[in-house]
Amino acid sequence: MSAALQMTGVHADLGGRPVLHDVDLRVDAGEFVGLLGPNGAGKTTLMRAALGLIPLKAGTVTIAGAGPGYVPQRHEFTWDFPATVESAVLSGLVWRIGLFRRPKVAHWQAVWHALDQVNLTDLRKRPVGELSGGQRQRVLVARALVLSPPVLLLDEPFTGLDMPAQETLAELFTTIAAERAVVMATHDLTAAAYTCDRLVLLNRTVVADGPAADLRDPAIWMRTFDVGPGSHLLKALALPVGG
Ligand SMILES: Nc1ncnc2c1ncn2[C@@H]1O[C@H](COP(=O)(O)OP(=O)(O)OP(=O)(O)O)[C@@H](O)[C@H]1O
Repeated sequence: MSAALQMTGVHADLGGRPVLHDVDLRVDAGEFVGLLGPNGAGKTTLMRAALGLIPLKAGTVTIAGAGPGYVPQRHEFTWDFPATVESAVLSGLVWRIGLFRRPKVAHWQAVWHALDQVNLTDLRKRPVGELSGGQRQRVLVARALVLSPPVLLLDEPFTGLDMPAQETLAELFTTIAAERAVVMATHDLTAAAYTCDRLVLLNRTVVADGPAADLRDPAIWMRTFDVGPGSHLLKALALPVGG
């Protein structure tokens, strides 16, 4: 089976400084992968490299089908405009429709299907500015799903959301990952350990990659997060401390 996303030997610099170093990552359809690492580890840069938004210094990125869907961090999106939920989702199709062309019935059908997948059909006529944080996150997911991408990239989707909203989203991502590849960058280590099929620990390069149950060695977490054996992080993950 060919991979939904394959990165091989990827090196990337930003502002003349190396950020990604020899990154290898393969994600198949049906996999929900958590991308974990400290601030500045290169998680967003890895996603931007996968999207073809930054030049690679070396290596290759291969994506199946029409390319990835991307859910940026919520604060990167403008929410104070009067657009409705359905027109915000339609904006995910702009490059396909053309900026000044009228959307066709098929485009609206794709929008409604995406809204149905994220359970926002009832709110489709509401202005996005009136939504809660969790509902806004689902609008962004629908906007990324509207092109039916084989790969969905999620950049810190849980930030600022309460537990019930996080759990609703985590369930949604698990459902989406049943037939697509989903890669989620997150600082929520426990949520990732519970919900993802596989964790990729990143600090400029891939330090470890596997199901949470196989990543029990505290050394790989200490290396990834630059912390010592007394760190709360190890206790929170219930890893053997002080070893
Ligand atoms: N446009 C840029 N020019 C120069 N350096 C940049 C640029 N964008 C990011 N960087 C640097 O690249 C490194 C990786 O950043 P990136 O945003 O990918 O990390 P991250 O793992 O997503 O971090 P966070 O968890 O804080 O979101 C950081 O050291 C950052 O300062």
